[in-house]
Amino acid sequence: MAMLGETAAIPHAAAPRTPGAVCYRVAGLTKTYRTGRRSARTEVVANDAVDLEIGRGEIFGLLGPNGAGKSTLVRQLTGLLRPDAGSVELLGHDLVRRPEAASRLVAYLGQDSGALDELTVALAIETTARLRAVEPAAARAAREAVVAELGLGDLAERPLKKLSGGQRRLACVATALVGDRPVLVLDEPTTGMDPVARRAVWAAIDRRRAEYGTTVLLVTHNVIEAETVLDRVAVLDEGRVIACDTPGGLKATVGDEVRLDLVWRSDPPMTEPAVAILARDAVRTGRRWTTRMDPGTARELLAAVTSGPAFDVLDDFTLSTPSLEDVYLALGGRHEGLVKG
Ligand SMILES: Nc1ncnc2c1ncn2[C@@H]1O[C@H](COP(=O)(O)OP(=O)(O)OP(=O)(O)O)[C@@H](O)[C@H]1O
Repeated sequence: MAMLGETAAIPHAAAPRTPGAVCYRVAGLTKTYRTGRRSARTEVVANDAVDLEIGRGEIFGLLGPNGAGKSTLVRQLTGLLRPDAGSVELLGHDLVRRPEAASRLVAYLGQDSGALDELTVALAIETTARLRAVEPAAARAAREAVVAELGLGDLAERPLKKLSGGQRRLACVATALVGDRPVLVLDEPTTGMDPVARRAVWAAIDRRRAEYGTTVLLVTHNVIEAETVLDRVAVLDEGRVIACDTPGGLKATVGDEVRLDLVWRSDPPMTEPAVAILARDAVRTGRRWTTRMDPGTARELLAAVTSGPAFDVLDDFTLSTPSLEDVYLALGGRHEGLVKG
């Protein structure tokens, strides 16, 4: 039985943070999209008076369901989208008045890779380094280093457009990492990647913060993995920040309940008292039953279903402490979870 699925273990280095030094200061940030003509005009408030402060050298996560306003927020924090109201200060620069300041300070990885698709992986990385004013010899050295760090050696001479989705994403992460920008803004960096690639990305992010004090703003749906590298997390819902704290601080808000997941091979015996209790309380998704309860009860029920006749039809089980996904649901999120379906 696989207890942790394919989740990759992530090293976590100590942060050489500058206490009190601010990287981003965001206040009252508001953005409304207006589409359609006058008679059929629709408005979507994508960001609604967002306040945030991100410290230098912090790895800061933005979590929230699809459409919560995460990409809209990071595009304003990288000077690519102008807010309707509010302020964004990046390392002392006013990004609303001078958005171009971001282009010297931030390496931004958006959700698309379009512009680089014609280049080989090696050329895309080296060209990006040169565009960031790295000298030719240093750009080649940086290319070699990041190719080795992310395990891209076999793909280096292939054009991005001929790679798989996960391989292309990994190459794009490599382009974000060259040039030693003090701020990395990464919008779902590990989308489509296999566990080995994801692990390499989380390690590379953590290493930059540890060695260079890089500030990292991370949008991700991969909450279980991401929470091991994140210092603090803001949870966004319908354009608003509904919580902001350390992963531990957020998880403390859901108390000490644990989550018990059971996956049945076929119908479990309802005559078993433990199965009957679980059947009453569980949220069912196909053959999976999920329940939350105090640790003592969870241990008793798990012991019962893993020893009696229920065990014959039990395919898999997981007992876990609250995750950031549980925090989101406890905060009143309207959606099934943070993980993209
Ligand atoms: N260019 C646009 N024009 C109109 N509406 C938009 C535009 N871009 C985003 N939206 C809307 O704004 C809201 C926030 O979108 P945004 O892409 O910021 O969410 P997100 O949290 O990044 O979502 P996802 O997790 O799916 O990437 C959504 O309702 C979306 O439909």
